[in-house]
Amino acid sequence: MNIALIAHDKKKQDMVNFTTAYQYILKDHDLYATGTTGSRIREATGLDVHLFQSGPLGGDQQIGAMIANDEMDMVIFFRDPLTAQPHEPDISALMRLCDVYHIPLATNIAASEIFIRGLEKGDFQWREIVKLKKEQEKQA
Ligand SMILES: O=C(CO)COP(=O)(O)O
Repeated sequence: MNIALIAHDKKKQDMVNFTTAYQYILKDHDLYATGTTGSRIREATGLDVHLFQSGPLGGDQQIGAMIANDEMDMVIFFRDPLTAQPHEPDISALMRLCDVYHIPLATNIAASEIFIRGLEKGDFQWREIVKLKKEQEKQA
């Protein structure tokens, strides 16, 4: 599964703690992150994370592009609801695309805990079926 990991500045330590705690699950997946979040995760856990641009420089949009291509299976986004972000439109666009493409999106640590446990149990296998079906449709 392709998983996006994103955290606003005040939530980055939470993301480091989260990915450290669950690296035994995350290591079996392909991880993508906005620049600064991804660097922090790499540094703390040694996980292999593909880094996009930093969020304010287009990272949210790059993840959005993967969603639009149906290449992202889950988005874990620790948002900071108490701080204004200069790239708020990009953040809204990313969340909107998750809704357009029915991509599981967790926007806080409490929901993310449930996602990650579901991931461990195979609750998101349906994404593989969706992708396989799309692939078959393309070839037909
Ligand atoms: O701003 C972000 C998401 O909207 C996160 O970007 P960084 O991981 O580069 O800080």
